[in-house]
Amino acid sequence: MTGSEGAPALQLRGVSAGYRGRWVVRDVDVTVPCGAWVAVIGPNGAGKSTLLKAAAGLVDHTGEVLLAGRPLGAMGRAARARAVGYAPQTPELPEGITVTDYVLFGRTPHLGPLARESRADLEIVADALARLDLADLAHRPLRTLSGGERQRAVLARALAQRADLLLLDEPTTGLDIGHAQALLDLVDELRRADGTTVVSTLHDLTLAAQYADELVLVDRGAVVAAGPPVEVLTADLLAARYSARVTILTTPDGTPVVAPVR
Ligand SMILES: Nc1ncnc2c1ncn2[C@@H]1O[C@H](COP(=O)(O)OP(=O)(O)OP(=O)(O)O)[C@@H](O)[C@H]1O
Repeated sequence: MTGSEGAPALQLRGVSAGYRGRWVVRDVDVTVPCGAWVAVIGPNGAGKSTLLKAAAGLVDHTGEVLLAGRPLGAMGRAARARAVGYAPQTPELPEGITVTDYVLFGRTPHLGPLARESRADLEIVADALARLDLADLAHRPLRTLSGGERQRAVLARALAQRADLLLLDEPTTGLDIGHAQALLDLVDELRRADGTTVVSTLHDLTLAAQYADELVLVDRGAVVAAGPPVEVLTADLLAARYSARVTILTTPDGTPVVAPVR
């Protein structure tokens, strides 16, 4: 079943979310158009990860979460997993499996009743591994990977899901600058080639400005600013929300660069 024609990829309407009845995100409205990249930024503990988990249906929440116009609550587990690929910030990595097996989990929502992967599933997994520069590690036990390699394996699993909406929680944590750029370039390529919609949290505000069309600044569980990077990344706003001393530089193409000031 497809979503409503022309509906945004993701809509949060009056969403409050949290843990054991304590809301840590309150009354949030966010609309993400199809094919857009929205970066959720904000200080530690602001509620960024919780917001992503609410969009994936992984935490208690009230309000409306719509995926391509369809209420998340009305979708079964498999339909949800086909619609949303979620890469957590600190994933639980199972013991005793190879990188390939782990990335194959991304195909689980697509498997038929016999739950056997097809040649097409294996090709999709091989493609995700190759794109993330993991082909040489395909048969290594997952637990033996370095931090950055694991991070890429987690993204490979989300990519193998081939969902229309990717929710990426701090996808560049632990990656060196080259691998961080390669990973974000790859996500951007997917977005352009397949029309995938991306919502990511990102602590690196300069990278967020370079890759996202729109930034959503969350502080203490509420959206306090949203818009194009040039509008959100102002020294005053960052001082107020992060208690940070920064100056905003601009690259020749007009993208803001957030530079800390001692
Ligand atoms: N599983 C949980 N149980 C209870 N409280 C939680 C849980 N996960 C997060 N919290 C609390 O919810 C609040 C928001 O956390 P969240 O992880 O969403 O913030 P964040 O903006 O992603 O932070 P960071 O930038 O540090 O990753 C914090 O106060 C945190 O302690």
